[in-house]
Amino acid sequence: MVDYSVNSSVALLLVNNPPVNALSHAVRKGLADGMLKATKDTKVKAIVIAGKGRTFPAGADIREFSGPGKEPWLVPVGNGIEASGKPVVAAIHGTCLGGGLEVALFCHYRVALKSARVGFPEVAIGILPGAAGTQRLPRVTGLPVAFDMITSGRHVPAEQAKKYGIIDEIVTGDIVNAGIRYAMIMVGKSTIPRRLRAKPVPDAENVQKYADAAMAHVKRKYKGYEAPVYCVKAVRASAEKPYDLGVENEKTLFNVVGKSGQARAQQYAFFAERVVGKWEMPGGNSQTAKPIPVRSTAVIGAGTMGTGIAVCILSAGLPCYLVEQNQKFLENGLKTIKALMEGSVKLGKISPEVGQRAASLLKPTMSYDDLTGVDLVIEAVYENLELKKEIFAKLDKVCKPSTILCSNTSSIDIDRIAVATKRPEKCVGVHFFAPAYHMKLLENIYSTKTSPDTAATVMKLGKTIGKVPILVKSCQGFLANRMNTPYGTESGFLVEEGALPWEVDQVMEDFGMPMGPFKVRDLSGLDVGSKITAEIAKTLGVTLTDETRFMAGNRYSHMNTVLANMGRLGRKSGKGWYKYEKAGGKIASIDDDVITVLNNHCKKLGIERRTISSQEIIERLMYSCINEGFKILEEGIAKRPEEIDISWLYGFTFPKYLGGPMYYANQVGLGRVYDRICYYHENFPFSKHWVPSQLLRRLSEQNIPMSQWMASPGARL
Ligand SMILES: CCCCCC/C=C/CC(=O)SCCNC(=O)CCNC(=O)[C@H](O)C(C)(C)COP(=O)(O)OP(=O)(O)OC[C@H]1O[C@@H](n2cnc3c(N)ncnc32)[C@H](O)[C@@H]1OP(=O)(O)O
Repeated sequence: MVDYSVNSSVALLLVNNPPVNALSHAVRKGLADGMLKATKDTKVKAIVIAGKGRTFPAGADIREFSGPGKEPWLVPVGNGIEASGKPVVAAIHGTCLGGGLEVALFCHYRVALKSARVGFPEVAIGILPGAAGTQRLPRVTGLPVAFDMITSGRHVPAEQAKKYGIIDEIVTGDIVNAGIRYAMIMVGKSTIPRRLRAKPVPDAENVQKYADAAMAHVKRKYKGYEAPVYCVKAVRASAEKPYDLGVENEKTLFNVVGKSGQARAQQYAFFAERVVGKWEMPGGNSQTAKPIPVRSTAVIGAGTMGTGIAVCILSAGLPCYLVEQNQKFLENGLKTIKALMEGSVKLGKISPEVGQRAASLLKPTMSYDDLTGVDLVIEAVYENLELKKEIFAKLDKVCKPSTILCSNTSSIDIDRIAVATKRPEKCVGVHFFAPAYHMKLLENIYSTKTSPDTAATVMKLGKTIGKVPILVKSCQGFLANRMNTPYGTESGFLVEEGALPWEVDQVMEDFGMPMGPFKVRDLSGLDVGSKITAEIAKTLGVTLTDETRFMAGNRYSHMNTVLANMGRLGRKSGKGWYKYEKAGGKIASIDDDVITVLNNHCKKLGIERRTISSQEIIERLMYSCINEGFKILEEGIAKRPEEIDISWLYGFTFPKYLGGPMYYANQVGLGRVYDRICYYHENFPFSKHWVPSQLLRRLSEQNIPMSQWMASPGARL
């Protein structure tokens, strides 16, 4: 796990634990043994620690967090490195993260390739740096940078890390040779002044000010998450306690937060994100399928979705045609893209160079004939089957035979679009979430005809443009919207039965959702929901009135439309489920008029309003969706619960500290969830989303926890 060699007078400890050289027990032992050997060998005058393959150690082995762990721990190993009288150089390439950065900070010197990145991403998996990182980083960078790096988990590019003082020199060429060259220069120099434990934390007297600011920031930005709070406490101690006590304090905090349910859930989410990259579909999988190279793209439609998708593509440095039917729409689209790209540069999401390059990569056109040579086209017009088919037929005629044709749709069966072409195997769904330039989920949908190579291409493209792609089978609503539908429906029923919209929102925000369902409705516009309902009613041949309570035998709530018909369209009109400070305002306040409308609505329908508990609100919103999630698994729409959880984490901003709805169901206990679903089914027989899933019934009756069923090692942590 750690290859030891001596090169003239320099000992090389080369960590060899692919793929990311995680600091497993064997690696820690290898480092300790290597240090001992190098210290004893009188021919050795300096030591280099580096990583074989793609990276310097990228952190502790997260899989080991589930077990009791085995000595040697990283702190004593690091102490051995620091105490060495022979200079020790960390030669960094790839990603030097977490425990890896801690090892580097125990070394006396750190050199790195320009392409390397360093960071403490522990906070993202619900923990804090546990091997003195919270005590050593502030001694190098000062408190403000340390608070920022450790609470955000961001990866810092080598050149920036040099400015912070983390890296001593940027080197070029082979990293091991560069490290050895640097070590030879340091031979004979005393290591004492380079030992971080003895350094004071700069500006320690202002710790109160920095720590208060950091705490206020994390409580606002990472509401509900425990780890950032623990990170602040640990870093703060670096300025308030002597080094050894600071390390002890860090260990105590690490042990508390590391054993929390949040940490386990976040580590599950980490692995789940990797699991969904290993997809499977009839006829192929991620190992066997071959993505076609995508060097040029086109987006059809310069509306909200089309422009958002174009921004993702351009930000990744790919050329993109933007197609619209007339000059005015095209110009509006270009203006939107320009503004979004400028915004991304301002927010530091992309570099100014990438922002500038985008202008030359973007090719506006009104002619499909320009698309003959593109590798992949994304149609992003509004949800209308006939229009989509018309566009696909045109594309099929003009594009080269290998071009992949994608539809950005949230619900239309891909088979029904692909019939318009002679290349159904190259047709695929790519469901972006609004705003497309921001939301990380990309739900890719295969039809009965889509080839595995086509699926592989859109899965790869998703990663290229910075999304978390999942692959699911086509069905009405696909995975994400189909599963999410009961969430909206049940929230509507709850207010009809007695809850107030702000009560439902508060319960769900306390649960962990960034915004309650009624604030979301106000944001998207009540007219949008109302139009969708009207469409469904039309298809079903139902005439909607204020008294309508059922559609095709299913319970239905008309309240949203009642408000929309009063001109209460949400934020844009200044009134919706809430009232706002002005049309287009963002500050929601309780509106007594809504209570009056609700009471009148219920009176008219003969509904007796009752008090509804927070528990019932959570159960009805979450369990109804979880039940649908099990049906989605049963039908093979998603292969594994991980696809479902990832879709909620990145499509609906479900809190990572709960892992996702399926992981959450497992934590609650499948038996309990099933029993409550049966209870609600009995009480609400006219909602088909309460018909219990057979898969859930089986798992619950046989007492099989879902963790046995999940592919992610994190599920068993
Ligand atoms: C009990 C010991 C006490 C120690 C006390 C010290 C405590 C230290 C705390 C830590 O160090 S926690 C870990 C901190 N590091 C991280 O969180 C980094 C996590 N990894 C990543 O962010 C990325 O993997 C990467 C390193 C940036 C590489 O990204 P890339 O996209 O290139 O590859 P991936 O597909 O993500 O990963 C490849 C492969 O490796 C597995 N993996 C990655 N990191 C770890 C890890 N830290 N532990 C275990 N496994 C890891 C990942 O799951 C993939 O596996 P697969 O089987 O191929 O899917």
